[in-house]
Amino acid sequence: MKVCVLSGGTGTPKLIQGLKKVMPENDISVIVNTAEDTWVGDLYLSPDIDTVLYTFSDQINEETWYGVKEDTFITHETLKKFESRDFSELLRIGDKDRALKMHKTHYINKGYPLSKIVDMERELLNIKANIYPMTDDNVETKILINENNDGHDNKVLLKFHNFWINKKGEANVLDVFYENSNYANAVDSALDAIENCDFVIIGPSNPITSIGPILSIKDIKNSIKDKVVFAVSPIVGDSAISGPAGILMKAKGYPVNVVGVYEFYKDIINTLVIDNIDKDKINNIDCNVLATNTIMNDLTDKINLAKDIIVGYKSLNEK
Ligand SMILES: C[C@H](OP(=O)(O)OP(=O)(O)OC[C@H]1O[C@@H](n2cnc3c(=O)[nH]c(N)nc32)[C@H](O)[C@@H]1O)C(=O)O
Ligand SMILES: O=c1nc2n(C[C@H](O)[C@H](O)[C@H](O)CO)c3cc(O)ccc3cc-2c(=O)[nH]1
Ligand SMILES: [Mg+2]
Repeated sequence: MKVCVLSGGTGTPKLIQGLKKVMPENDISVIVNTAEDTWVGDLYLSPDIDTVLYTFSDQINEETWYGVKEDTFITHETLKKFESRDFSELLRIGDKDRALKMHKTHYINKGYPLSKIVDMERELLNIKANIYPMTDDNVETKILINENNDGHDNKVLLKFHNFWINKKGEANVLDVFYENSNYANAVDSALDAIENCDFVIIGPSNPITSIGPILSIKDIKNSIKDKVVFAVSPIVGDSAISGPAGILMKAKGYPVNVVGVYEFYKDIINTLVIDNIDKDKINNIDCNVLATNTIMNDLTDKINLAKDIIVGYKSLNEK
């Protein structure tokens, strides 16, 4: 059985750790958000791709869900001493992590498509799963906020990292855009992975800034519409377990609960996977619902959630 997972950020990698324990890794394909890709000084960063690469190669830092576990930050700390107006390493990049980013930067500067570089790195890290960026084109998430200074509206468009790290996500968010996604082409091998899989899993990532950009690539969304799709809600009760998903869903007009997650995904999913805590909302969700423990605190939780989803898919077929 082959699954195709949509992933971004820090939530879905936890589920991937469960999936890779319950099925052959080479039957897992992951399509990853690249709308938070950015340049930090001369370094090209593809944060969500690197988190998936580190998750499959068992190197992921499980405190932050980015970077390499037990990494050192000697270069990052030293760079701070040389910081000048036109250079700042906003993101805290570890020394081992920097090597992978230098490798990407080298080939990006040689004009290689990101998908080719990611495939090279997948092999270098002995990863059996297939990992694809959503596109080789430049799509960028922008967050529109209102910096209401002394009573005057001041609308500002921020890059995600500026919103999330500089502003700590504390801003009056008016809207979220995926710049250039109308013109971006899907990676062909990602479309093949969708077509050839038995079903698609939308992982418990931020629907707006991690999954939304992937679905904004029209060929990806159209391909997924032909498949059985399970989506795992990243919202439990009335908030996200981590990150700005709640703030951003509210800004886009979705209630911050499993019904809001259903509303966001309703035109492409068959089954919404919700936490047992949200069983009382099942009647407001107009698709198949799988209620289970979706809070992944340890490997057993991750394995059980992965198993529940696979059993849930197989039972669909028995109906
Ligand atoms: C900064 C980052 O936030 P964000 O960019 O929103 O990252 P993600 O796209 O990965 O969103 C995190 C997303 O994941 C949800 N989450 C995390 N752990 C769990 C879990 O065990 N179960 C579950 N159902 N969802 C989970 C979380 O609520 C967020 O919405 C960041 O958060 O680091
Ligand atoms: O909130 C942060 N996220 C950091 N991230 C994570 C990333 O930028 C986003 O927070 C995730 O993409 C969540 O969507 C990094 C990712 C990398 O690949 C490398 C370094 C970082 C550093 C940070 C950081 O300092 N702070
Ligand atoms: Mg994210």
